[in-house]
Amino acid sequence: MANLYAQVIVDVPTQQTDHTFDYIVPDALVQAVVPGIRVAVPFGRGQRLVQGFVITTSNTSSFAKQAKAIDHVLDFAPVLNTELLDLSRWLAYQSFAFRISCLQTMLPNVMRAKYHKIAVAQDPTLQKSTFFNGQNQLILDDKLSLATQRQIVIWQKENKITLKYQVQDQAKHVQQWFLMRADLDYAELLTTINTRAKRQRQLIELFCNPTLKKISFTKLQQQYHIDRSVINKAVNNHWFTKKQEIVLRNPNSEPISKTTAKKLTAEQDNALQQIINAKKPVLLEGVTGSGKTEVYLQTIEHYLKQGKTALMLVPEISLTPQMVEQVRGRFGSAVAVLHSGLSKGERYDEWSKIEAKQVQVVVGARSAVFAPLTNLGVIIIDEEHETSYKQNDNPRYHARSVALWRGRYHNCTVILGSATPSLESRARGQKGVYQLVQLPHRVANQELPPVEIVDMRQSENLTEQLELSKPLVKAIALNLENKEQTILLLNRRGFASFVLCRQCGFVPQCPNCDVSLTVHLQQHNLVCHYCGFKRAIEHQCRQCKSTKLRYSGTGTQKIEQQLQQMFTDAKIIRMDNDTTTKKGSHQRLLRQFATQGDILLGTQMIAKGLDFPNVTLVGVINADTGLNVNDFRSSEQTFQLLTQVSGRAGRSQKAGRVFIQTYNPDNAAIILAAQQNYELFYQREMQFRHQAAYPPYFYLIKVTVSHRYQAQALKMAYNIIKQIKPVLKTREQLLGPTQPPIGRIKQRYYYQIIIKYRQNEQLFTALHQLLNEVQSYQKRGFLVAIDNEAQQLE
Ligand SMILES: Nc1ncnc2c1ncn2[C@@H]1O[C@H](COP(=O)(O)OP(=O)(O)OP(=O)(O)O)[C@@H](O)[C@H]1O
Ligand SMILES: [Zn+2]
Ligand SMILES: [Zn+2]
Repeated sequence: MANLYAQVIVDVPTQQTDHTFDYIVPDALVQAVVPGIRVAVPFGRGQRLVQGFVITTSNTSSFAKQAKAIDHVLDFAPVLNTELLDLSRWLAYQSFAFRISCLQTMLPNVMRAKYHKIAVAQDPTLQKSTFFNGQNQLILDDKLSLATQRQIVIWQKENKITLKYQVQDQAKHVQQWFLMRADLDYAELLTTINTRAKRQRQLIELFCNPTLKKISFTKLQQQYHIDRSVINKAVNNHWFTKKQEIVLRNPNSEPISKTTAKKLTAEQDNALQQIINAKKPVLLEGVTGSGKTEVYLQTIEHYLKQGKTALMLVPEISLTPQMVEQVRGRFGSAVAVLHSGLSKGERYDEWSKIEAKQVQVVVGARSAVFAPLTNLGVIIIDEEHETSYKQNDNPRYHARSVALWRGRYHNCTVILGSATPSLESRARGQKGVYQLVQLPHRVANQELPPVEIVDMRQSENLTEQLELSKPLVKAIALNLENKEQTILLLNRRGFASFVLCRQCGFVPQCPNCDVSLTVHLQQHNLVCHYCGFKRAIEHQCRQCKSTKLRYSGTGTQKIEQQLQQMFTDAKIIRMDNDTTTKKGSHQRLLRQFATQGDILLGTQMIAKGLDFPNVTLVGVINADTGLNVNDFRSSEQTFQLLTQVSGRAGRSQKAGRVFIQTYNPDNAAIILAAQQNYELFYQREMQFRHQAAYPPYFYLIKVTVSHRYQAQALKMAYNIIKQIKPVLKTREQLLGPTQPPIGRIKQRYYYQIIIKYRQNEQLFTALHQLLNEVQSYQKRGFLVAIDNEAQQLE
């Protein structure tokens, strides 16, 4: 038999990013070793076993003499297809990451963590084999002989077995207590129970229905308000037995009402036609409430009819349950949903459905861009301007760029959609790199809501509660009277509540980082959001011992209380990080608001995508906080936020209106957002970006260096500059080293260098060289990060 070699990327991120190592494939594994599987191979001086991905195989090797043999295979079928293997190379190059971390990122978490590989016998005769020994499934460990590994691959190719991965995932299997029916005549029992023991009678009455075999404690408590003491007593009386059982959790278990395609408006139809005929990526710029979602859905439908698949990205999905419901409502079980709210096991289940081609539509947040869909017809990125599409940790990829790469690979339609496109995308639309498709009107031609700017510097506008102005309070009152709903936004970007001593001005600081500690009133402590440092709230100043402390800043809780005092009968729903930690809480709160709420008060998470027909008033409590952030995108982000949230008002029959409270009523981003004039904002902001040489005129790379000693960090930063500067072309710039606004985090000092470039291969080569040296720097206590397409410079 001819020799077979495998080219393997090993899990040792010290080597050159694109460097594969050749390994000999043992004869027994010739069928098993194919591109896209993981293998265990000996590596380095100690020849310890490390994990690797097989990228290619070949019959010859220029390293034949040194090559070691693959020890065993970790997968019996590819976990990454050829497209994703290809993508990993581009991704490593583009985002200055090691190839291995790109490959790992594409796999669901389960496959990076501890899991069992399980073989399930599909063929009854196989069950009787010595291997399965009468069982129908078997856990495969890593110590299988080569012959066994070979046998498994053959069985799999013959469809005699299927393989699955399983985590010990507590979130997936929940243990629940059940009350079990006993061998009793419950009707008779009921006659013996005192009529005053209401709950006990209720419990027994339930079991008078002979079909009820068991019922969970949770259900008894939540649905029937029968508590533990009643249950325990019943068990002690031997009326029932109790038993613990494992319940499988299904993330999509909630019933979804089926929807059908709406008749498109002329504008929507025109957009749809342009999209499916487009020869390049489409930027769908549609004002808030213009019905972009319906256009997405019908585009998806169009491609499904051709037997193709669709991928739709939305910003962190738990924030837009409405969107998920719409997609599932339209395409039902053809949809897989991937988001961070799922447990590892649930995520793997969704991923397997995609892999097995059981679903044709995937909806998900950022990392869903790697979903292993084949035969893609369309990729959609909703709210394409969202900075959360950029991953800030290794590999620092931008999902939009990855989507565009996949679009080219599949030669499929890509839609970037937004009411407020990023300047980058809009500029490309202008230049014809993307096809610009616009929806300038709302669906039923409703007006965009008029926006009033409330100047908070004018005392006549203020109420006793300093946060809420008279015009806004009046409008809320009127809305309550009319039984219409209100959304209030508390902008928390760049905003923290801290303790201030009114005597000496002292503000408690984190001992490890250069930041003030944030007040968490509910937990009674001060917290550092950068390193997690915590201590109890003090009631005396550390510096001057004064007790005159002010807890500055405005929290959602405080405003909720103020509102409740003013409007005692109003049903207020608060949505912020505190009220949405539990799984499914977003959905629950939004549903509550939809059915019975008067006021939805929340942070950024309520600004986008919500579509409630009865919302006629939107109030922005503090428009300014984001403006104080020292970043070239701060205007853009303020404009986007205000436009998006204003767009929640008056989306249906009733007209809407908006109040924006601000201390900067002359700020252009605020004024133009109030006019909902994207076009003018775009032009002005482009001028600024041009003058200051920012994106989209230049690309940005941010290099960050840190060390425990400030002087060391600074010295390294200068070193890097010395390496990079010579490769820059005219007009390209290098800024720094500067200390970021928070110069010290977790006892490490940070410096950053900003590189503004246009098109420069040499720069990429130089930075990849730097990346390869990073490992040796790390040994000396340095951390170096290279961030391409950095979204924030702070
Ligand atoms: N063709 C149509 N006929 C009737 N109603 C429609 C049609 N298209 C969309 N709608 C309705 O119009 C409303 C607004 O649509 P949608 O939420 O998709 O807007 P959008 O463009 O995504 O806005 P935003 O950017 O503000 O999220 C929704 O309630 C939707 O059901
Ligand atoms: Zn800290
Ligand atoms: Zn003091």
